Amino acid sequence: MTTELPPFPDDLPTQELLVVDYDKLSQGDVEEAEKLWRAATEFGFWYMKNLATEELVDPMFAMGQETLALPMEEKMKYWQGNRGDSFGYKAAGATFSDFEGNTDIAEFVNVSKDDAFAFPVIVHRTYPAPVQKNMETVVRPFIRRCVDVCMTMLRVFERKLELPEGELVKRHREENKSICESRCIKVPPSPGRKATALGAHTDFGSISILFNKLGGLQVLTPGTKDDWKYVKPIPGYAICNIGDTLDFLSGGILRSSHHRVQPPPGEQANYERWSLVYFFRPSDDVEVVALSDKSSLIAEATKKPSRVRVPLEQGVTAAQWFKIRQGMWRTDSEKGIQSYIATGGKYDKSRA
Ligand SMILES: O=C(O)CCC(=O)C(=O)O
Ligand SMILES: [Fe+2]
Repeated sequence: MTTELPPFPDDLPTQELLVVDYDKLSQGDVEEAEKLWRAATEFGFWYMKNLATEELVDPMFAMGQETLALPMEEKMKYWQGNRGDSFGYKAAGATFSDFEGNTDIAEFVNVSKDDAFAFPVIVHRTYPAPVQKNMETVVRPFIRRCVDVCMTMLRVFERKLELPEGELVKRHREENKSICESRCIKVPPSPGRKATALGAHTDFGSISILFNKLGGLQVLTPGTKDDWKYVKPIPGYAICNIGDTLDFLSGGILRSSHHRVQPPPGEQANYERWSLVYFFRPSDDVEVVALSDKSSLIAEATKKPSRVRVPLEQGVTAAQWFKIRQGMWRTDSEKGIQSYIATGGKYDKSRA
């Protein structure tokens, strides 16, 4: 990743986001925790600095590049399948990217936290050779760091939501099976392309941590239908956001915001776009409901009409929720484009 990349154009409107300093947050700094809370409840997106060093991130990109450069036939041996599973390889075109039926142009390789931590023991599956080879030296340390960072944030949310100590933590224990995973994403150079690279969606899990170098990520201004703004990548900063399951558990106090990936802007469109995400999700068997009986703050929040969630069936678990969400935008899902149109790539149509 040493190629000199053109800068993000300076004449494009971008979304300002708060910057949380992880060094301060992890030392218990009260002001930093307040900033995180504000960011997570008002917008659901924020920058985080001092989160991970280049030594942790760059080898993940190198591993992703080596993996996605393999012949298609080899990559397809690790296909994530069409039954709502995520780990393994996702080819471009598996999801809808707009309501006209265009499809995404993003390839991924997803590696399970459970597999990375247990390696060489297989918990879920095996991966292409470049992943296996780097599992202990590259993937595991990256995921280790991301899990620790997410746990620190989760404890802040738990306290601010006035939940009894451990209520969120016990739903995200690393030793329990989950769909937590790292994802390395490649979008090919797309000069002149207007169509979306990865369609509008909310993230399915609790917290996502994103590293990217080129622009293209856009967030929807809350309360609007189509005010999409770029989030400018800042060297050394990660971009974090809240996903659906934390939104549900918190009764909508924490915001899972709608985002998408457009081709990189300006000169940047001539380059491959690489991004890396860690998805922090609840353990598979956690019930995804507002924790109203554990916090009066959450109970109150669920009464506000503007915060009403699409009612989940009682007893829907995090693993089931993931499959439901996958089905909402996969081209091979039973309902096809109808489900993407009906949901707009998010779980709650009533909330922009
Ligand atoms: O590549 C990006 O900037 C964002 C990717 C993303 O939103 C996702 O994989 O859920
Ligand atoms: Fe996302």
